Amino acid sequence: MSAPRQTKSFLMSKLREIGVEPNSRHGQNFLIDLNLVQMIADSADLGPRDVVLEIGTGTGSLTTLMAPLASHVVTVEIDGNLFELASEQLLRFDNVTQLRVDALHNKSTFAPEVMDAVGEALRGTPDSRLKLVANLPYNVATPILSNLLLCEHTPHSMVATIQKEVADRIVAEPWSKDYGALSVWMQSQATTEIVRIMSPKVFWPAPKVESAIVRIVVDPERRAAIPDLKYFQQIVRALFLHRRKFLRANVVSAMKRHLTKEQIDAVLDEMGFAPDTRTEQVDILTLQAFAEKLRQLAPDWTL
Ligand SMILES: C[S@@+](CC[C@H](N)C(=O)[O-])C[C@H]1O[C@@H](n2cnc3c(N)ncnc32)[C@H](O)[C@@H]1O
Repeated sequence: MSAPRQTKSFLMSKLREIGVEPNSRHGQNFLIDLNLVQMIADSADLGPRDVVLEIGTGTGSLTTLMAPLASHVVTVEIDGNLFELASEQLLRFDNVTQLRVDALHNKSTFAPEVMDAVGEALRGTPDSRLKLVANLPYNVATPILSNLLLCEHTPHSMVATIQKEVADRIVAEPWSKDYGALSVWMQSQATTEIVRIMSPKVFWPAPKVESAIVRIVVDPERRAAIPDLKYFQQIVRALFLHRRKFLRANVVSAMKRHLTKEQIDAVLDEMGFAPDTRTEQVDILTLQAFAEKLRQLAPDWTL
């Protein structure tokens, strides 16, 4: 492996040159150990079929490693100064599309420019696959990973650096404190693993919390077993909304305008849930079956 090159002093001088102070609002914590940047790229196992979506170009260090491996890289940066800085590095690649935009249009949808650029790159690559690979800005890491599973271009996989606390929730199992809507949403459609835990020291500026590289590989069969992904995402959110309440209370409160208590009790009985069952005790396949029964009874329900 190559020695770390993106040092703190290199980054500080580059950013000072263009008058930029890292902005915590935009999650600007740069990886200063290039071995770890390399590890993110390696964990994505990139090849000529792969179209990469990177959110958060930063200085372009990860982009530069990925461009020679992939068919195309669409890299998105919100900060105009960083966009300019990275374009000096990235000009030499004819397979990199750099976008200067907020990747998220709102909490639940990507900016249309991002999806358009991804669509174009996918169409231009034979037998293409979409992979998200990024050192994500932490303030938007969860919506980015969650929303990509609902967008028009289904990813093959996602490899991302995120807060360890979010990574723990993604891989959590039933009965654990971290098991929740995010675990169910991700694991119902993908295999999930933590590849590496990272100390705050490998970033500049150092964030307050530990980070992790997470790898999420979509399983098309699992996805196909969920008839309405949007409905499933929302119902799972509703079932975990009040962790201290029993499952029944969460369903009654979410569905009050759509189903009577008698209808809800009938479904709970059919599923064999005890009156004191809590959502965090229910495994993913059972939650899927339960959500589908609710959808059959109340197809127009939304959160
Ligand atoms: C954690 S840094 C990663 C930078 C670089 N990839 C690296 O590894 O050093 C996150 C980057 O995402 C950018 N960013 C933050 N919010 C964004 C958003 N909503 N859309 C696009 N980029 C964003 C920040 O400006 C920052 O450059």
